[in-house]
Amino acid sequence: MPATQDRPHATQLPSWKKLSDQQKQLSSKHLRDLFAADPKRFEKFHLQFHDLLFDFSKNIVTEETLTTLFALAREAKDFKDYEVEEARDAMFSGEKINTTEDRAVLHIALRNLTDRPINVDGVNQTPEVHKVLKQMERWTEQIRSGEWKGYTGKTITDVVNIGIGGSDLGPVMVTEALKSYAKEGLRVHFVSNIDGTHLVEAVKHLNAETTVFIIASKTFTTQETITNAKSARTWFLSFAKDQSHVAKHFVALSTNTEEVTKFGIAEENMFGFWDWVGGRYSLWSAIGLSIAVYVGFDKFRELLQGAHDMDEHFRTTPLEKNLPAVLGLIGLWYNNFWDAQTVAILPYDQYLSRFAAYFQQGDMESNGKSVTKAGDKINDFSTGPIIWGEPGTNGQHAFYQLIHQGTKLIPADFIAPINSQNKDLGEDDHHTILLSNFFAQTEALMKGKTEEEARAELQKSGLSGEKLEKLLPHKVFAGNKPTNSILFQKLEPRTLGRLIALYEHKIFVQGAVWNINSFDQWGVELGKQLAKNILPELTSNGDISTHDSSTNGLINYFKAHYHRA
Ligand SMILES: O=P(O)(O)OC[C@H]1O[C@H](O)[C@@H](O)[C@@H](O)[C@@H]1O
Repeated sequence: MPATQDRPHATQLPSWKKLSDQQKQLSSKHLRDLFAADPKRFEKFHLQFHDLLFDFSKNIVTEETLTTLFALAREAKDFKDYEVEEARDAMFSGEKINTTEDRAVLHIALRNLTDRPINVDGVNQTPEVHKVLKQMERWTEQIRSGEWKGYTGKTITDVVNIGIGGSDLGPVMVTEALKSYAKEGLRVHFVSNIDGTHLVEAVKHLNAETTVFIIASKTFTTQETITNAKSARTWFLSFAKDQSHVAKHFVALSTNTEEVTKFGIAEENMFGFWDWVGGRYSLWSAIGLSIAVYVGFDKFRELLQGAHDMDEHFRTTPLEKNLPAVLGLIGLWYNNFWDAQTVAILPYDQYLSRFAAYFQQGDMESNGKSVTKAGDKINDFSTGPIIWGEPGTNGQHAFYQLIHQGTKLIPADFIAPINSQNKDLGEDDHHTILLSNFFAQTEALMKGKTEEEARAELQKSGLSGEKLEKLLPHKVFAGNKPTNSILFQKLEPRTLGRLIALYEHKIFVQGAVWNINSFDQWGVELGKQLAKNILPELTSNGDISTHDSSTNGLINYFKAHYHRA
């Protein structure tokens, strides 16, 4: 049904009001009581999808809460009158749901390994997607087999991906996650920061004869990437001397053929993608070339397959049994009704050490918005959460103190493999120790420790009287801290694909209820514009007076002390 004006804000929906009332009732309850009242809580509040087990029973929710959250998702309409499931269908069918950029949102098409047509403006995109995958497969095999030679005829040993944001974070996260599948003798490196240090340190020990640079940039105009790419070319030519050798050592991943060829990379060494691939959703596209070359194309295909599994689940499953929908709506519950500002993502898997960092962009660039799709200012509810986290058990020895005993409510997602890739290390079984920490933390966060329990413990340790009373409040844990637990069999490419797509679609669900555009990112522009104005000022003569006194003061102090060479 076409509609021109914006819909009511989520806060005006009947279910929003109900959720607000339910929150008030639940705020006097403790998770411990919810568990005590219902021995079937785990059975009721978990879902399974292939090898993923998603336990959401340690959340401050009842069946009524969940029913109302699903109702909210069905009431929330965007300006096209789509509720969440319809908005999802619109994405899958290639509609231009990224309205401010007038683009379709089709990362799901990148992992559609079937022949199902997906049309944009009446043109089926599937054949083009498969064509680029073939090109990636060919190149990957040439590098891995040693068929592709450097300018002195040597086999390639090092691949450096130069990109930033979505053209960096996905490949960084996935190559780390799938490290155990890497080909021996082939290393990947990532350079993103414009800080010259990043490039210098990355190439320091590399041999130009055996190094290939992948220049990854959707737009091919990103200042950091193009500057780094130019300096990498200078570094390379300082050894190779001859410009014609660049062809064997530089390839590009981009949607912008003109800029790629202008840079000096031949079209045949370019791997294309399309404007309907958002940067933060692009690891499945040509941007994943460093992943494919590192773990092999078969494994890359399995990764895509895993994401496709989750796409199909998301597309066809009713909200009540739909993992991304449940994850998204529970997140929204804390974000909007419990004033939680953040979500901690805590993988108990060292291979997932960049998972939270990856979804910092994924979630915060997608849902860090404060106008609705129709441009209406949002001042009555909160949108995207702050995402952060580190792998367990490191986090336990760093910031968990605040989660346990601080004054903020921090919902957390605990993620772990049941089986480790690395076993038989010696006397102790690392993995059971790791997982015992996972289970203990989620239990401790839920249950806490009451004053009576703390008192009994202190007494047992021989403390009494004033000393005990003084220490007692510090030993109490309020508990009632919500967590999701996600267990999977093993960190295989297909599982990783499912896991990433789960979080991608979770972001979608929240954005749809809030009626915001999760697929543009205008917020990154202002800083870029100002940096462009400031750059010439840093090398001009004399003091600067065009800014506020702080910015002027900082620039002039910098100029007074800066030495370029
Ligand atoms: O791939 P590109 O075009 O270099 O963009 C890199 C990054 O630039 C900006 O920060 C944003 O638009 C990101 O979404 C994007 O991932």
